[in-house]
Amino acid sequence: MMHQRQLLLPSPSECGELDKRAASIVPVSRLMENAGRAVARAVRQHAAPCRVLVLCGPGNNGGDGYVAARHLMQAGWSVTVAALAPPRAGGPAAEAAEKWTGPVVPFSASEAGRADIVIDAVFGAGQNRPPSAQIVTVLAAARRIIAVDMLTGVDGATGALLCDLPAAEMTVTFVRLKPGHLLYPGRQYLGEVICADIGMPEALIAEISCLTWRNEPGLWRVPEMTAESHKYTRGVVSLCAGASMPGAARLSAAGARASGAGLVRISAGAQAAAFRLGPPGLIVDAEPLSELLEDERRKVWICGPGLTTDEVGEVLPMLLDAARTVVADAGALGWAAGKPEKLKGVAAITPHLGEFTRLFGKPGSDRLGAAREAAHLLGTVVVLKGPDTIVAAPDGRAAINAHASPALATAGSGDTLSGVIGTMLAAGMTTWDGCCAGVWIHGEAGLRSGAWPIAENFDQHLGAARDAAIQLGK
Ligand SMILES: NC(=O)C1=CN([C@@H]2O[C@H](COP(=O)(O)OP(=O)(O)OC[C@H]3O[C@@H](n4cnc5c(N)ncnc54)[C@H](OP(=O)(O)O)[C@@H]3O)[C@@H](O)[C@H]2O)[C@@H](O)CC1
Ligand SMILES: Nc1ncnc2c1ncn2[C@@H]1O[C@H](COP(=O)(O)OP(=O)(O)O)[C@@H](O)[C@H]1O
Ligand SMILES: [K+]
Repeated sequence: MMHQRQLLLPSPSECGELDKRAASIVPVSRLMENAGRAVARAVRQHAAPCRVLVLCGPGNNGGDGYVAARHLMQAGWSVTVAALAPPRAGGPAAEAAEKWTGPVVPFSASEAGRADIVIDAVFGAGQNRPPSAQIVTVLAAARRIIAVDMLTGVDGATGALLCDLPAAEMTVTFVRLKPGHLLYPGRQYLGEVICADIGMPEALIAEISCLTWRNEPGLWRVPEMTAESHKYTRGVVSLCAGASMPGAARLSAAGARASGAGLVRISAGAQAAAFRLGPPGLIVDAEPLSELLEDERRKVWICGPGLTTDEVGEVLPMLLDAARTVVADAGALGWAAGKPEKLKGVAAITPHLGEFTRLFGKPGSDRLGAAREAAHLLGTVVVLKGPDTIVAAPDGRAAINAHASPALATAGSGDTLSGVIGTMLAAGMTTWDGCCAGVWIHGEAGLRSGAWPIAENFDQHLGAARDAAIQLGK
């Protein structure tokens, strides 16, 4: 099992905090030596010997570059170094630069174009503004790029692009991945991302004030089936269905059932006869919602898939008055467009980027920060869906999910997810844990679904996906 601490995603500034604390225990020069050696090792494993140019910036990222250059040269590679600016005098990077005895060439596009591989050690965690046009031109001339820690021009905190960029084919980072390694658009410019151990004491990592994690089993635990399980301990999930879009509610109900709910009931009102033609294991209620809410065992409700905004207006306030645990999606998010405070009291909202924008305005280049702010504003868990789904809690915690497949990008997939999350909450997980687990299990089902699945295909993989989450979380 991955320990929560192994899943931490410190931001560049949190890494700075870590470096400062570490300095009194392990000299930065030793960490830098380990980092540069790890880069050289990764490059040697990745490519056959060739002409390498190392682009070194003035900070410690550049320092890692000088060390990597030395180790590659010692391994017999043809290496040159180009310095953007001299390293800060007296620092560990200056020490590393002094140990470089090989050729130094101008920091130019023609030198970059001559090399078979360019190692980008211009800026890493200290990157605080867009790179100059000169840097962009030099990087653009490279045929193949391997980035040290982070590709110059990608914001390590947000994954935002700070300039036009060529893509790297590999990025070697240290200690832990950073949010920018998982968040788009930056992620698609980083190639394969490798995280090297450089001897940073684990006890120090536990002390940093980081509230961002990679979403993997170990961050949460999914309840198992036991010999004494019965349908109510596995959990009851209820949904509200509407008149015009029955498919969405059915997909959500199917997702809830397939991911292990003990009982799934759909409140269909006047549409009950039509829903009764559906799968026999789905219980369809025709009674008024007020009557259904008298059953206290029906705690968890999914509201929104398949509902118009008018229909949401009829049912969501009743669910909240009855203090139910509500997962609000689709129509419920449209109902609150521009007035997100209408959703106060729901447990979780699951917007895609368009729905998020209609609720809170454009998130800008920092979606992680925007999701956190929205969660804080509403006091609900926000699941901002996409290829890098972000789960943010009102207390500042956030998880980034990289465990997914573009196969999930098919209509109705989000409805399935709302059902899976409903099941996790009905099984007794906290809202944050249940949303994170639901997103991972949905991602795992997508990964297992083969080529070009449709939303209905995910259901047959959700049970195995939940089992995988249980086993990997042990
Ligand atoms: N985490 C770890 O455990 C370890 C980390 N290590 C390595 O250290 C790296 C972080 O090093 P770092 O703090 O010196 O920052 P780095 O990225 O080299 O930037 C240097 C300076 O450049 C400047 N600057 C920034 N952007 C600019 C721009 N666009 N255009 C022009 N200038 C710009 C800015 O200075 P300013 O000009 O603002 O004063 C900034 O301070 C990290 O990525 C990893 O590789 C390992 O060595 C050891 C263990
Ligand atoms: N490129 C992608 N890679 C991984 N997951 C994706 C990708 N695109 C979409 N998804 C996932 O697919 C689901 C789509 O949900 P949503 O946008 O609500 O679609 P719908 O409303 O059609 O059901 C979300 O869980 C999202 O995270
Ligand atoms: K870099």
